[in-house]
Amino acid sequence: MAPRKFFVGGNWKCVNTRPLQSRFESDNGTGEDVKKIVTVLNEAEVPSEDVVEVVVSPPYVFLAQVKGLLRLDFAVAAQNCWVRKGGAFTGEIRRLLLRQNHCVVIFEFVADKVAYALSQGLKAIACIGETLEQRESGTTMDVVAAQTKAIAEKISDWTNVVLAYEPVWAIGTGKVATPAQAQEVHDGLRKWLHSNVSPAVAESTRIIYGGSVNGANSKELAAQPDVDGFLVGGASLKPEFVDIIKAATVKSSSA
Ligand SMILES: O=C(CO)COP(=O)(O)O
Repeated sequence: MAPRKFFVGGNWKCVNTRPLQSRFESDNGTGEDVKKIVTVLNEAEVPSEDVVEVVVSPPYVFLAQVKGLLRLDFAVAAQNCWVRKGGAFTGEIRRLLLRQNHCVVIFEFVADKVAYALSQGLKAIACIGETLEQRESGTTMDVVAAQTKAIAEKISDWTNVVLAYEPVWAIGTGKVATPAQAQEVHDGLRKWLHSNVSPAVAESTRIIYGGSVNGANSKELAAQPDVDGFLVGGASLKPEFVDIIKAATVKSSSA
C-alpha cells in the first residue's frame, strides 16, 4: 500500500477584517495578514505535491479571494459546512456555496457533518480531541475512540477523510502535546480503526495532529510514525507555516 501522504492544513479560523487597533486585541490575524501569508506561500519553495498535500482554510469572507490568489498546488477549504441542503439556519453555509472547495474543517456535530460533507463530494478534516479534565482523569483514549466511533457509524468510505487529533487543551494555548503524547493517541486511533473499521482503513487514513504546532516543534512531531501531518491554527498565518510544510521531508527522508 502507498505510504500516507503528509497533510498540512492551515486553519485560519477567525481572521479580523481590519488591522488590530491595540495590543489588547489578539487573535489569529487580520485581513492584511491573509494577503501577506498568501504572498509568502506563493513564493515559498516547498516539497512537491507528491510529498505533501497542503490545504488552507480561510474564513468564508476570504474564500474566493484566497482561491483566486493562491498557488494551484495548494487547495482551499471551507471551515465548516451545514448538514442539510438549505433552510433558515442563520450563519450556516450550505454545501452549494462551497462548490469549489475541497475540504471542510469540522468541529461540532462532527459525525453528521463528516457524513454529509462526504455525501456531497467534499473531503473532510474531522477534528476530535479530549479536554484537559478528560486527559487528567485518564480517559483520553476512551474519549477519542468514542468520537471516532460516532464518525465510523455514519460513513462507509474513509478515502476522503483526514482525522485530526486536536487535544482541546492544546488549541491556541501554546501548550503542545509532546511527540510521545501525540504518538500514543495516534497509534491508539490507528489500532481502533484497525479493529473496528478495517486494517486497510487504518493503514491508509491520515491521522494529523493539531494544537499549538509551530515551525520549531513540527519536525519532532512529524518524526513520530503515526503523525501524518498537522492542522495548524495560529502559526498558519505566519511565515513559519512554510517550515511546518517542510516538516514533510522528515517523513520522505525516513521512507
Ligand atoms: O485548532 C487548531 C487548528 O484547527 C489548532 O490551533 P493552534 O495551532 O492555534 O493551536
